[in-house]
Amino acid sequence: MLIILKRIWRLTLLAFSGRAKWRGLGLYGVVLALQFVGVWFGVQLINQNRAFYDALEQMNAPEALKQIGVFFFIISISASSFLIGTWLQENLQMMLRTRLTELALERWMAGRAYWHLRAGYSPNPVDNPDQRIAEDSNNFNELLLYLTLGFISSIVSLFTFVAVLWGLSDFALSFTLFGFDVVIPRYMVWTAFIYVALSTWITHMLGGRLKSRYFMQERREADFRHALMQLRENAEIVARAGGEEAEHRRMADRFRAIQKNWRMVINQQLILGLFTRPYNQTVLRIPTFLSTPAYFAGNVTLGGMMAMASAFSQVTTTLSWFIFQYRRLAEFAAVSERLDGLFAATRDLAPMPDVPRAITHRVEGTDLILRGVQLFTPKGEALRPVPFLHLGAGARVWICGPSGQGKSTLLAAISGLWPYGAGDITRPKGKLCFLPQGPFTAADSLAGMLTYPDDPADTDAAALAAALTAVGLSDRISMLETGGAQSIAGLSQGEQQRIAIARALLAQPDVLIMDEATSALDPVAERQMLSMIRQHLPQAMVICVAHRAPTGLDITQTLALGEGGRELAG
Ligand SMILES: Nc1ncnc2c1ncn2[C@@H]1O[C@H](COP(=O)(O)OP(=O)(O)OP(=O)(O)O)[C@@H](O)[C@H]1O
Repeated sequence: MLIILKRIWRLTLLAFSGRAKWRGLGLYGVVLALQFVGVWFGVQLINQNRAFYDALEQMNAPEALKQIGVFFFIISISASSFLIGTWLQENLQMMLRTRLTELALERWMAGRAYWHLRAGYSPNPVDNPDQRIAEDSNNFNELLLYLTLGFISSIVSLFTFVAVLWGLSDFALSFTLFGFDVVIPRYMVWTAFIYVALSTWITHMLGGRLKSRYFMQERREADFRHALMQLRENAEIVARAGGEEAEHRRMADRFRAIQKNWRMVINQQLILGLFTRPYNQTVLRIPTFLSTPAYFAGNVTLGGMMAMASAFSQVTTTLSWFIFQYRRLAEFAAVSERLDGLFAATRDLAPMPDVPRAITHRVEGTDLILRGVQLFTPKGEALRPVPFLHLGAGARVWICGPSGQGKSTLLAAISGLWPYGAGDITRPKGKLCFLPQGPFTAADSLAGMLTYPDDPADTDAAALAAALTAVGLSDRISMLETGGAQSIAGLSQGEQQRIAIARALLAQPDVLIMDEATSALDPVAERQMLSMIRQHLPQAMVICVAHRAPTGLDITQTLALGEGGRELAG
């Protein structure tokens, strides 16, 4: 329980941090004050209720009519204050969500947490970060406001309505038990407390395990969504492999996991509902039934009885806040756990334990120097030692070697991304451009893909068109502003690689790193593209990983990784 509260507290401090902190706290105060106004109107309604029924009992028509007017007056003002409060609360919710989302995104990008915290790369991988950032930071704020405001105003209501009930129920319950005369003064007040304490305990017993079930449900929903997303991203591969059945099976498995957990959730909800549903329905009637002995004994008027019934139900309603909010409280705990988990993981990007992390990485001068480099996989397996390499400005190296020897890992180490290994890496200063096998398709437009990660607005359309023409894709010039996926729809793998090459031409980097970036092109086109790179970027150092010799690039050096790895003269 303490752990849950600490998590909530940490997240609350984050949500109420930054520039809008005081505005946020101020708004919270106003919303809370409006809730207190609502409690005050509740008391006025009890008084009105009493006066109205007393007027009925006394057959006082003008007074009853007056009380009807009072009723509508109170309702219209309290409704307005309620609506204004809700509107302000929703504004505050967006404000807090904005802050928390900003922070979550900041942390997710800082230190490349999104890269480190993947399964297989980190001892504490973060599952479904998209759900945590997009949904949980919204749900957290909604529940935070709803539950804390509800809780505080319930406490205030409780004291207020207990005082009202205390004042109204100044009569005792007398009966004989085992020959003893028992007198319970103000029994309506005590009954309310005992009634709710008992109910709360039963609710907790019946619904205790729901929290972990809700948590699991969210996770399974996210896994299912993720599988569907993967199908969308790999539509081409699945369709060509005729993988519909396998995909269907995978989706069905994930959906079955949802169903299984859902069944447990609803069974537990049913058990909880067996108690809470009748409880909800009886809570408004019980006080009337309980006060009938006092009414028949002449201790209380009809108006007094009705007012007492209202006060009693207000007391029990506020006391039973915990029962009514049980599901939300469980959800709140689950959401906080996920969101706090994300922040905790990003605070400390813990590396894999017991794997060496002794690479000295420098960015200086104009040369690339690899000295005594030995890389490891995140599991701690040593890759082939990397031979000594010294590349001067404008040099072009081909890194080759059998699959799985660590070529891509070496590129990641040169970029400063790969933490596992030992040795010295000195990389030249200046702009670095990395070309993977495919283009970056998540950009919002083709122009965005061509200039990634720079802002497309900073490059003029003529330059973009020239780059597309240079790589033989002039027919896509008209689609520069079209959405990412749509603008490359129908392009072959080789054509997609041409887009990535156009990006390198536009970037004019000092160091160009290519990882199988021309693997899908035919040898003639590959030679053409590579010689164009050489001509357009004559000063750039090019580091090229490829299985076949990058003819056209006019390589100056070759680095062979793997059995008998050695640096060869170009
Ligand atoms: N996160 C990881 N967890 C476990 N092993 C990993 C991880 N990342 C890389 N490896 C392993 O490190 C080795 C080198 O991988 P890398 O991708 O660098 O090879 P490569 O030489 O580029 O292969 P290819 O030519 O097939 O692209 C492989 O055996 C790979 O399985």
